[in-house]
Amino acid sequence: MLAVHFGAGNIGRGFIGALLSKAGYETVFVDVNGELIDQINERRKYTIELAGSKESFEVTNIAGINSVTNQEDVVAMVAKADLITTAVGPHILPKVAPLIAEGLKERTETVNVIACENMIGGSDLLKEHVLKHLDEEFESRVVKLTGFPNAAVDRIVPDQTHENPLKVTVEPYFEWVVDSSNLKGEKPGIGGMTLVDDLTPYIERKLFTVNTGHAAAAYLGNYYGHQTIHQAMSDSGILSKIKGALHESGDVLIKKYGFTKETHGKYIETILSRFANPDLSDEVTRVGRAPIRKLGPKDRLVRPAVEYIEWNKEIPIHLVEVIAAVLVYEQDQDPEAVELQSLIKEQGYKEALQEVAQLSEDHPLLEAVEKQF
Ligand SMILES: NC(=O)c1ccc[n+]([C@@H]2O[C@H](COP(=O)([O-])OP(=O)(O)OC[C@H]3O[C@@H](n4cnc5c(N)ncnc54)[C@H](O)[C@@H]3O)[C@@H](O)[C@H]2O)c1
Ligand SMILES: O=P(O)(O)OC[C@@H](O)[C@@H](O)[C@H](O)[C@H](O)CO
Repeated sequence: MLAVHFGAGNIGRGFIGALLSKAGYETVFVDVNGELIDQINERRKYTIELAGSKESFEVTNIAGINSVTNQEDVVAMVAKADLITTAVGPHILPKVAPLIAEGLKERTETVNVIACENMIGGSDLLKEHVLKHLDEEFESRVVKLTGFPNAAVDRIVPDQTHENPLKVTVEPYFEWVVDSSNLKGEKPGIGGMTLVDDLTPYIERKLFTVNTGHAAAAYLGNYYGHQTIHQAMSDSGILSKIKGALHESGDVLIKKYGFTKETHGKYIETILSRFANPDLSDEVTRVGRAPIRKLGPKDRLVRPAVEYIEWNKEIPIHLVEVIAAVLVYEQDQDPEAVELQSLIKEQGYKEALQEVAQLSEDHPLLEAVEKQF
C-alpha cells in the first residue's frame, strides 16, 4: 500500500507518517524543502521519541520527492497512491492543489485525500482548490472517484532541535478523527485513526479547546515575557486566564453538543496537563504563529467568542483578553505578525480586528476588545 503525504514537517513526520508506517504503508513524503527530502532519501528511516518516556520507535519504508524540482514524480505518485494526506498548513493547501489535481486526473480507481490541518473543513477547502484545476470532464470523474473526508488531528509536535534532522520528539498523546461519511471505496485500516459519522463535534471540541487554550498560553505568555508554553503554564496568573478562556469556549461546546460539564471539565484538565508537560519544549512563537489566521472568523478565538456572546448575551472576558494579546503580538520572523502590526498602524486596533475577523462594524466583541486596551 502506498501513501503520499504532503508536508514532511513536524506533524507530517511526527504523527501522520508514523501512523501510516505502523499501518504498513510505504510512505512517500512530498515537500518543497529539498534538504529535508534529500535526508529522507538518504536515510530511508527516522526515529520518533515520545517525550517524557524512554520509548522510541523507527519509522521505515519511506521516500521523499521534492515538489519544486520533481513535479512529474509527484503527479505519478498521486496517480497510483492508495491514500493521500497533507499537513502543510491551511495557507499552503492552494499550492499543493495543482499537483494533486494532475495526479487525480490520471486515476481510474477510488482514493481518499485527507487534509490534516488545524481548521474546520480542511479537506473541503482542498477539494475546492483541486477542482479549480480541472475542466468539466475531469471534474466529474475526479469527484466520483475521490473522497475528501475532513479530519481533526491532535498531537503536540514542537519545532525540533535534534542533530539528526529527521528525528522527531512528540508528546505521547494523539488523536486522528476522520469523517467516514465522505470516504470513498474501502475504509483505510490505520491503527490510531478513528472514523466517525459526524466530525463537527470532534473538530470543534479540539480546535476550541486544545487550540484555544494553546493560543491563550502563547499570546498571554508572550505578553508577560515568557518564551515557552511550559513557562506560561507555570505562571499562575496566566494559567487562571487560560482556564477562564477554556471555560468560556467550553460553555459554548457544552451547549451546542451536549457534552456534560464533568466530561468536558476532564477533557480540559487533560489538555492543560499536556501543555504543562515539562519534557516538551514548545516555543510561544510556534504556537502563536500566523496570528491573522488565528483571528479568522472560524478559528480558535473569534468563533468561540462570537458564539459565547450569541448564547449568553454576555462578553467572554478571558477570550477578549487573549484577542487583545494577539493584537499586540510582535514577531519580526512571522510574516503574518508583521502584516497584522502594519494593518494596526494604518487602521487602528478595532478596525484591524474587524477586518481580519470579518465582524460587523457594531459587533459587541469589537467594543469589548477596545475596552480591554
Ligand atoms: N505541530 C503540531 O503540533 C500540529 C498538531 C496538529 C496539527 N498541526 C497542523 O499540521 C499542519 C502542519 O503543521 P506543522 O507543525 O507540521 O508545520 P511544519 O512547518 O513543521 O511543516 C509543514 C511542512 O510543509 C512543507 N511545505 C510548505 N509548502 C509546501 C508545499 N507547497 N508542498 C509540500 N510541502 C510544503 C514545509 O516545508 C514543512 O516541511 C498545520 O496545519 C498545523 O496546524 C500541527
Ligand atoms: O498549528 P497551528 O498554528 O494551527 O496552532 C499551533 C498549535 O496550537 C498546534 O500546532 C498544536 O500544537 C496542535 O494543534 C496540537 O494538536
